[in-house]
Amino acid sequence: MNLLQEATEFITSCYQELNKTQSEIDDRISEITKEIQIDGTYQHLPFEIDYGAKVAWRNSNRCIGRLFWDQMQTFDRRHVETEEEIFMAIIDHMKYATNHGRIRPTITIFPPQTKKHHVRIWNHQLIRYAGYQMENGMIGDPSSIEFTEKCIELGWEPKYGKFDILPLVIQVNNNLPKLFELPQSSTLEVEIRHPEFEWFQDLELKWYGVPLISDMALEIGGLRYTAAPFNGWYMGTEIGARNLADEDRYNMLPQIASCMGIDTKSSISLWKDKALVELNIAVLHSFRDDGVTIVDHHTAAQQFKKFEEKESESGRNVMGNWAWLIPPMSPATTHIFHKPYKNDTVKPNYFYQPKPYS
Ligand code: HEM
Ligand SMILES: N/C(=N/c1cccc(CO[C@@H]2CCNC2)c1)c1cccs1
Repeated sequence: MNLLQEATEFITSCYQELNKTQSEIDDRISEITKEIQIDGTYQHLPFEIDYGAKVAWRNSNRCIGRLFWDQMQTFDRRHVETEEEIFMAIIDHMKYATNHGRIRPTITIFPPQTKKHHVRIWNHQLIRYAGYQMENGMIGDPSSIEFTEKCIELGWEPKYGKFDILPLVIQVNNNLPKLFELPQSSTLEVEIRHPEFEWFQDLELKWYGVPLISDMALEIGGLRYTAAPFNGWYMGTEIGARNLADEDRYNMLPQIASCMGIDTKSSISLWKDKALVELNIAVLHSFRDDGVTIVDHHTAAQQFKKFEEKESESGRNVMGNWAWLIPPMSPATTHIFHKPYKNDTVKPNYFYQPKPYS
């Protein structure tokens, strides 16, 4: 579909859902038609872009957190052009979203891609730990090794620590990207301890409180917002069952199992499962104890159930990606595991985009 067709489809569904009249739809579409004829593109009105960002979340088939799709704060930063202004807007977003631990789902929207404009944030997430490939092994987060090497190439000073927060890398048009260090005040972290095992804190594990995705493109009515960082809060398993558990991430299960005194030589002791449960208990306990919003995978699944019920009451089909929606821990203890989901792609939505660096 071309730009005008995408715009027409979006305005029609958006205005109908917002109970606007047919003449309002017709007037808006003829306005947009003129704009596209003159400029080759068009501009969303503030309420259109806010609605579009929320519905894009509602249409995210891989997301278990969609119950709250209509409760997100949208910061319209389409007037922001320079790397420095983008950096400042990102800091504002992080402070507002973090809110001392009472996390608020938030999105900041920078200018869309046009013939003249193209903004990219090179980071996968605004806060993430560096990874270093050394002669005798790896330090930090292995999934960050490639991006960390890019940052060093661009002049970043490596610290070779286990939890070094990476710089922001912001690119406007096809200029050289600019690097910015995040101030401590904008990067809340949680030290991981266990409610019963005193030794757990000696592992010196921590994680950042707010997940802020910065490499996906928000597509609304044919326009692509290639820099539109968004955050929610974490589901505990993301940290406890993947980031700190995967062998090609922080790979903590063997150490935790041996500290628990479990035989790790044979699988039949289910040592991995026992270590996994205690690591996830520790993550949930530490976030809650520090007053940082987090959801366990059982509560998240119940909330998703409520989302399904609300959507069918609104006459909409719920689309989902089953393999992503089931949690990586005890999946069959959730209703999601026991039912199929259609996985059609509906727009507006959030999409992967090509890596801005090679
Ligand atoms: C409010 C709390 C939220 C929770 C607990 C939550 C939870 C999750 C989880 C667990 C995943 C799977 C991630 C993975 O397996 O790596 C996910 C995916 C996703 N979420 Fe949510 N989410 C939340 C809010 C949001 C918001 C505010 C947006 C956007 C406005 C969003 C958009 C997405 C998208 C686009 C994906 C798929 C990412 C991909 O394909 O790589 N979510 N969510
Ligand atoms: N809890 C979250 N989890 C994620 C949501 C989207 C993407 C990701 C990270 O996805 C990576 C790519 C595939 N797994 C890791 C994590 C949120 C991040 C931003 C808003 S909610």
